[in-house]
Amino acid sequence: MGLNPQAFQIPVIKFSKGLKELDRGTEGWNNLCDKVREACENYGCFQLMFEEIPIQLKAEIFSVIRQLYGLPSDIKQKNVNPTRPGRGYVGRKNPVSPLFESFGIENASNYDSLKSFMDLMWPNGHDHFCQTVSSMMKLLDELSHLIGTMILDGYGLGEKLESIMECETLLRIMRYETNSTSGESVKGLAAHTDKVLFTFLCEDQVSGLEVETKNGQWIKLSPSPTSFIFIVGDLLKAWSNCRMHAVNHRVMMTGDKERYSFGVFAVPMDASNIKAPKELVDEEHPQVLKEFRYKDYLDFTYSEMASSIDYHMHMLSFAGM
Ligand SMILES: O=C(O)CCC(=O)C(=O)O
Ligand SMILES: [Fe+2]
Repeated sequence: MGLNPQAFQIPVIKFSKGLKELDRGTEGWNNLCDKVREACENYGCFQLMFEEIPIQLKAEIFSVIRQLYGLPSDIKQKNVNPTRPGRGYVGRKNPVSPLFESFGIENASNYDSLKSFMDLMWPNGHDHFCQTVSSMMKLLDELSHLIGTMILDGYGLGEKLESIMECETLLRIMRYETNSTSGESVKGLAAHTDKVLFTFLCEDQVSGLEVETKNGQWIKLSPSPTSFIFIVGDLLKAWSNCRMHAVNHRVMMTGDKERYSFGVFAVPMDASNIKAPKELVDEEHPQVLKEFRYKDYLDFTYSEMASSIDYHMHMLSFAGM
């Protein structure tokens, strides 16, 4: 039986320091760890509310994002990433996603990276840009650490492992033009899974993000203004011995308003080896993937060989037992 898209929603998880649920080892904490693990296994995503992130900060970040998109095209194009072009400025040139435009800032938790980006975009300076983005990155770093710990505790591994894997933060700032007429839906960003550990997504008022359920139904998300969407990426799926679900997602545009969003991606270090901890392999869950290096996987996904394989099968083709 199909799901009723109106009735179906992804889990909503609230992180509230005031409720002591964030005190590790308490009953509240353990319940929250279970909720996070189950959401990642069953849906590959959840809507999260983190009260520490003020709504004004969100408004400010989208205000500087609008200023960024207001810059002339020749300035925008200075945001180049020679090794990974998709992590620099992407103009609306891609025939697959002609409405999509994005900037990328690697290692965005580091103030100097933000400053280098700012120097390119605003040669006369724009400290407010750096300060605003940096404040958001600090809070999301805290949240990443918290959720990483919850996933470890959710599998009873918290005593054994310090973290899932070492990551850097990639910030991607996105804008979607719209050419939707009379309420029809047009593609903003093609369906994909994220080739990272996990992602936080945040949008500004205009919705459009959709996720695919395990039984193939596309669900339109309407996150509340204070929430973020947490997305399980390919590498968290691999680390968890495929117990977690790397959710397929896309952006569909309706209406006449452009959409702004940003994504904060936990990107493993190029040399990281991805391997499920032995505790996650047992009779019921035989080992699915061989150990592999993150950079080799990423290179594979860009290779000619991969272009002939459905992207859902990339991980299995590359590292399947
Ligand atoms: O704009 C969004 O909400 C989604 C962006 C996304 O999925 C991505 O950049 O990987
Ligand atoms: Fe994505």
